[in-house]
Amino acid sequence: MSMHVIYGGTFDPVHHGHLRLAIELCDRLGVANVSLVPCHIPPHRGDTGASAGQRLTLLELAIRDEASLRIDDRELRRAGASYTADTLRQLRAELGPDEPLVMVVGTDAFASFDRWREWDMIPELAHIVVVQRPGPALDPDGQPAKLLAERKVSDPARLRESPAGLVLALDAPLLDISATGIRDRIAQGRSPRYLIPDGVWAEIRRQGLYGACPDGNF
Ligand SMILES: Nc1ncnc2c1ncn2[C@@H]1O[C@H](COP(=O)(O)OP(=O)(O)OP(=O)(O)O)[C@@H](O)[C@H]1O
Ligand SMILES: O=C(O)c1ccc[n+]([C@@H]2O[C@H](COP(=O)([O-])O)[C@@H](O)[C@H]2O)c1
Repeated sequence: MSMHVIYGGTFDPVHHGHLRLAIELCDRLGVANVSLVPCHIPPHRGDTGASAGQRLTLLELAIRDEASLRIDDRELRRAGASYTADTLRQLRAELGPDEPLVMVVGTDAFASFDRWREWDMIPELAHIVVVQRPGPALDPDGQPAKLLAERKVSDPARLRESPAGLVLALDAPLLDISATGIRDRIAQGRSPRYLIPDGVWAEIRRQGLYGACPDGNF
Protein backbone atom coordinates (compact mmCIF):
# COMPACT_ATOMS: atom_id res chain seq x y z
CA MET A 1 0.00 0.00 0.00
CA SER A 2 1.45 3.37 -0.91
CA MET A 3 1.65 6.16 1.65
CA HIS A 4 1.10 9.87 1.00
CA VAL A 5 3.41 12.28 2.84
CA ILE A 6 2.86 16.04 3.03
CA TYR A 7 5.15 18.66 4.52
CA GLY A 8 3.45 22.03 4.92
CA GLY A 9 5.00 25.40 5.58
CA THR A 10 5.06 29.07 4.84
CA PHE A 11 8.37 28.64 2.97
CA ASP A 12 9.15 32.37 3.17
CA PRO A 13 11.60 31.52 1.62
CA VAL A 14 12.22 27.78 1.24
CA HIS A 15 15.72 26.89 2.47
CA HIS A 16 18.12 23.95 2.63
CA GLY A 17 16.80 23.00 6.09
CA HIS A 18 13.38 22.27 4.53
CA LEU A 19 14.79 20.59 1.44
CA ARG A 20 17.25 18.39 3.32
CA LEU A 21 14.51 17.27 5.72
CA ALA A 22 12.20 16.43 2.81
CA ILE A 23 14.87 14.18 1.27
CA GLU A 24 15.62 12.63 4.66
CA LEU A 25 11.89 11.87 5.04
CA CYS A 26 11.86 9.91 1.77
CA ASP A 27 14.68 7.73 3.12
CA ARG A 28 13.37 7.33 6.65
CA LEU A 29 9.73 6.72 5.73
CA GLY A 30 10.55 4.65 2.65
CA VAL A 31 8.47 6.70 0.21
CA ALA A 32 9.34 7.71 -3.35
CA ASN A 33 8.27 11.30 -2.87
CA VAL A 34 7.15 13.96 -0.42
CA SER A 35 4.73 16.77 -1.29
CA LEU A 36 5.60 20.25 -0.07
CA VAL A 37 2.43 22.23 0.66
CA PRO A 38 2.98 25.99 0.74
CA CYS A 39 0.30 27.79 2.69
CA HIS A 40 -1.64 30.67 1.17
CA ILE A 41 -2.40 32.79 4.21
CA PRO A 42 -0.60 31.20 7.18
CA PRO A 43 -2.78 30.87 10.27
CA HIS A 44 -1.26 32.11 13.55
CA ARG A 45 1.46 34.35 12.18
CA GLY A 46 1.73 37.84 10.71
CA ASP A 47 2.21 38.98 7.13
CA THR A 48 4.70 37.11 5.00
CA GLY A 49 7.78 38.77 3.45
CA ALA A 50 6.88 37.48 -0.04
CA SER A 51 3.46 36.91 -1.59
CA ALA A 52 2.00 33.42 -2.00
CA GLY A 53 2.79 33.49 -5.72
CA GLN A 54 6.38 34.58 -5.09
CA ARG A 55 6.90 31.89 -2.43
CA LEU A 56 5.55 29.30 -4.90
CA THR A 57 7.96 30.47 -7.61
CA LEU A 58 10.90 30.12 -5.19
CA LEU A 59 9.72 26.64 -4.22
CA GLU A 60 9.43 25.60 -7.87
CA LEU A 61 12.99 26.77 -8.53
CA ALA A 62 14.24 24.93 -5.43
CA ILE A 63 12.90 21.50 -6.39
CA ARG A 64 13.24 21.77 -10.16
CA ASP A 65 15.91 19.07 -10.46
CA GLU A 66 14.75 16.81 -7.63
CA ALA A 67 12.38 14.02 -8.67
CA SER A 68 11.49 13.00 -5.12
CA LEU A 69 10.06 16.39 -4.18
CA ARG A 70 6.66 17.59 -5.38
CA ILE A 71 4.63 20.73 -4.77
CA ASP A 72 0.98 20.46 -3.83
CA ASP A 73 -0.44 23.95 -4.37
CA ARG A 74 -3.99 23.20 -3.16
CA GLU A 75 -3.79 25.73 -0.27
CA LEU A 76 -2.85 28.49 -2.72
CA ARG A 77 -5.96 27.66 -4.72
CA ARG A 78 -8.20 28.04 -1.64
CA ALA A 79 -9.24 31.50 -0.51
CA GLY A 80 -8.58 32.63 3.05
CA ALA A 81 -6.38 31.17 5.79
CA SER A 82 -4.82 27.78 5.11
CA TYR A 83 -6.08 25.39 7.75
CA THR A 84 -4.37 22.02 7.79
CA ALA A 85 -7.57 20.19 8.77
CA ASP A 86 -9.21 21.40 5.52
CA THR A 87 -6.19 20.27 3.48
CA LEU A 88 -6.17 16.83 5.11
CA ARG A 89 -9.92 16.41 4.63
CA GLN A 90 -9.54 17.17 0.91
CA LEU A 91 -6.65 14.73 0.60
CA ARG A 92 -8.49 12.02 2.52
CA ALA A 93 -11.43 12.36 0.13
CA GLU A 94 -9.03 11.92 -2.82
CA LEU A 95 -6.99 9.05 -1.37
CA GLY A 96 -9.92 7.08 0.00
CA PRO A 97 -10.31 5.78 3.56
CA ASP A 98 -7.45 3.25 3.62
CA GLU A 99 -4.27 4.86 2.28
CA PRO A 100 -1.90 6.04 5.01
CA LEU A 101 -1.67 9.84 4.99
CA VAL A 102 1.20 11.47 6.86
CA MET A 103 1.65 15.11 7.82
CA VAL A 104 5.11 16.37 8.87
CA VAL A 105 5.74 19.20 11.35
CA GLY A 106 8.70 20.49 13.30
CA THR A 107 8.54 20.55 17.10
CA ASP A 108 8.21 24.36 17.00
CA ALA A 109 4.98 24.10 15.01
CA PHE A 110 3.75 21.04 16.96
CA ALA A 111 4.21 22.87 20.30
CA SER A 112 1.14 25.00 19.53
CA PHE A 113 -0.77 22.19 17.80
CA ASP A 114 -3.70 22.47 20.22
CA ARG A 115 -4.34 26.00 18.91
CA TRP A 116 -4.73 24.82 15.32
CA ARG A 117 -8.22 24.89 13.83
CA GLU A 118 -10.03 21.56 14.54
CA TRP A 119 -6.77 20.14 15.87
CA ASP A 120 -8.44 17.14 17.49
CA MET A 121 -9.79 16.08 14.06
CA ILE A 122 -6.30 15.93 12.56
CA PRO A 123 -5.27 12.55 14.03
CA GLU A 124 -8.51 11.11 12.61
CA LEU A 125 -7.38 12.15 9.16
CA ALA A 126 -3.61 11.55 9.17
CA HIS A 127 -0.57 10.28 11.00
CA ILE A 128 1.73 13.02 12.31
CA VAL A 129 5.51 12.94 12.04
CA VAL A 130 7.08 15.36 14.52
CA VAL A 131 10.64 16.31 13.70
CA GLN A 132 12.81 17.47 16.57
CA ARG A 133 14.04 21.07 16.07
CA PRO A 134 16.28 23.00 18.45
CA GLY A 135 14.31 25.09 20.93
CA PRO A 136 12.22 24.63 24.03
CA ALA A 137 10.95 21.13 24.81
CA LEU A 138 7.20 20.47 24.64
CA ASP A 139 5.29 21.46 27.77
CA PRO A 140 4.86 18.02 29.42
CA ASP A 141 1.38 18.99 30.68
CA GLY A 142 0.18 20.41 27.38
CA GLN A 143 -2.17 18.73 24.88
CA PRO A 144 0.52 18.20 22.18
CA ALA A 145 2.72 16.25 24.65
CA LYS A 146 -0.32 14.20 25.75
CA LEU A 147 -1.22 13.40 22.14
CA LEU A 148 2.36 12.33 21.50
CA ALA A 149 2.45 10.12 24.60
CA GLU A 150 -0.87 8.42 23.76
CA ARG A 151 -0.19 7.77 20.09
CA LYS A 152 3.59 7.56 19.88
CA VAL A 153 5.35 4.98 17.71
CA SER A 154 9.07 4.80 17.03
CA ASP A 155 9.14 2.47 14.00
CA PRO A 156 8.23 4.28 10.73
CA ALA A 157 6.93 0.94 9.35
CA ARG A 158 3.98 1.21 11.78
CA LEU A 159 2.61 4.13 9.75
CA ARG A 160 1.80 1.77 6.89
CA GLU A 161 -0.41 -0.41 9.08
CA SER A 162 -3.27 2.09 9.43
CA PRO A 163 -4.53 5.16 7.54
CA ALA A 164 -4.18 7.70 10.39
CA GLY A 165 -3.91 8.26 14.13
CA LEU A 166 -0.25 7.64 15.07
CA VAL A 167 2.47 10.13 16.02
CA LEU A 168 6.06 9.36 15.06
CA ALA A 169 8.76 11.41 16.77
CA LEU A 170 11.56 11.48 14.23
CA ASP A 171 15.07 12.28 15.32
CA ALA A 172 16.48 13.31 11.95
CA PRO A 173 19.64 15.42 11.69
CA LEU A 174 18.51 18.96 10.91
CA LEU A 175 20.33 21.90 9.44
CA ASP A 176 20.24 24.89 11.74
CA ILE A 177 18.62 27.24 9.23
CA SER A 178 15.46 29.33 9.60
CA ALA A 179 13.58 31.47 7.11
CA THR A 180 13.57 34.29 9.69
CA GLY A 181 17.39 34.20 9.79
CA ILE A 182 17.54 34.31 6.00
CA ARG A 183 15.11 37.24 5.71
CA ASP A 184 17.10 39.17 8.36
CA ARG A 185 20.39 38.43 6.64
CA ILE A 186 19.10 39.62 3.25
CA ALA A 187 17.59 42.77 4.77
CA GLN A 188 20.99 43.56 6.31
CA GLY A 189 22.71 43.18 2.92
CA ARG A 190 24.46 39.96 3.97
CA SER A 191 24.62 36.93 1.68
CA PRO A 192 22.34 33.92 2.36
CA ARG A 193 24.36 31.85 -0.10
CA TYR A 194 24.64 28.11 0.74
CA LEU A 195 21.65 28.40 3.08
CA ILE A 196 19.26 28.46 0.13
CA PRO A 197 19.64 27.11 -3.43
CA ASP A 198 21.50 29.47 -5.77
CA GLY A 199 18.48 29.61 -8.11
CA VAL A 200 16.28 30.77 -5.22
CA TRP A 201 18.76 33.49 -4.25
CA ALA A 202 19.03 34.66 -7.87
CA GLU A 203 15.23 34.98 -8.09
CA ILE A 204 15.05 36.79 -4.72
CA ARG A 205 17.55 39.32 -6.03
CA ARG A 206 15.87 39.58 -9.43
CA GLN A 207 12.55 40.44 -7.75
CA GLY A 208 14.14 42.46 -4.93
CA LEU A 209 12.38 40.32 -2.29
CA TYR A 210 13.04 40.67 1.46
CA GLY A 211 14.88 43.95 0.81
CA ALA A 212 17.44 42.33 -1.53
CA CYS A 213 19.30 44.68 -3.83
CA PRO A 214 18.89 43.40 -7.42
CA ASP A 215 22.33 44.72 -8.40
CA GLY A 216 24.17 43.45 -5.33
CA ASN A 217 26.90 40.82 -5.37
CA PHE A 218 25.87 37.22 -5.75
N1 LIG B 1 15.98 23.89 9.39
C1 LIG B 1 14.87 23.15 9.39
N2 LIG B 1 14.96 21.82 9.39
C2 LIG B 1 13.85 21.07 9.41
N3 LIG B 1 12.60 21.53 9.48
C3 LIG B 1 12.43 22.84 9.47
C4 LIG B 1 13.56 23.71 9.41
N4 LIG B 1 13.08 24.96 9.40
C5 LIG B 1 11.74 24.85 9.45
N5 LIG B 1 11.34 23.59 9.50
C6 LIG B 1 9.97 23.07 9.58
O1 LIG B 1 9.37 23.28 8.33
C7 LIG B 1 7.97 23.62 8.48
C8 LIG B 1 7.71 24.91 7.77
O2 LIG B 1 8.51 25.88 8.35
P1 LIG B 1 8.51 27.40 7.97
O3 LIG B 1 8.13 27.57 6.53
O4 LIG B 1 7.78 28.17 8.98
O5 LIG B 1 10.10 27.66 8.07
P2 LIG B 1 10.92 28.40 9.18
O6 LIG B 1 12.34 28.36 8.75
O7 LIG B 1 10.56 27.85 10.55
O8 LIG B 1 10.34 29.86 9.01
P3 LIG B 1 10.26 31.11 9.99
O9 LIG B 1 11.64 31.36 10.49
O10 LIG B 1 9.72 32.17 9.07
O11 LIG B 1 9.30 30.70 11.09
C9 LIG B 1 7.69 23.67 9.99
O12 LIG B 1 7.11 22.43 10.35
C10 LIG B 1 9.09 23.83 10.59
O13 LIG B 1 9.18 23.22 11.86
O1 LIG C 1 -4.50 24.60 10.71
C1 LIG C 1 -4.06 25.44 11.53
O2 LIG C 1 -4.79 26.05 12.34
C2 LIG C 1 -2.55 25.72 11.53
C3 LIG C 1 -1.97 26.59 12.45
C4 LIG C 1 -0.59 26.82 12.40
C5 LIG C 1 0.18 26.18 11.43
N1 LIG C 1 -0.43 25.34 10.55
C6 LIG C 1 0.37 24.68 9.48
O3 LIG C 1 1.60 24.22 9.99
C7 LIG C 1 2.60 24.30 8.96
C8 LIG C 1 3.82 25.03 9.51
O4 LIG C 1 3.46 26.34 9.84
P1 LIG C 1 4.54 27.52 9.84
O5 LIG C 1 3.76 28.71 10.33
O6 LIG C 1 5.62 27.06 10.78
O7 LIG C 1 5.03 27.65 8.43
C9 LIG C 1 1.93 25.02 7.79
O8 LIG C 1 1.55 24.05 6.83
C10 LIG C 1 0.72 25.67 8.40
O9 LIG C 1 -0.38 25.80 7.50
C11 LIG C 1 -1.75 25.09 10.58
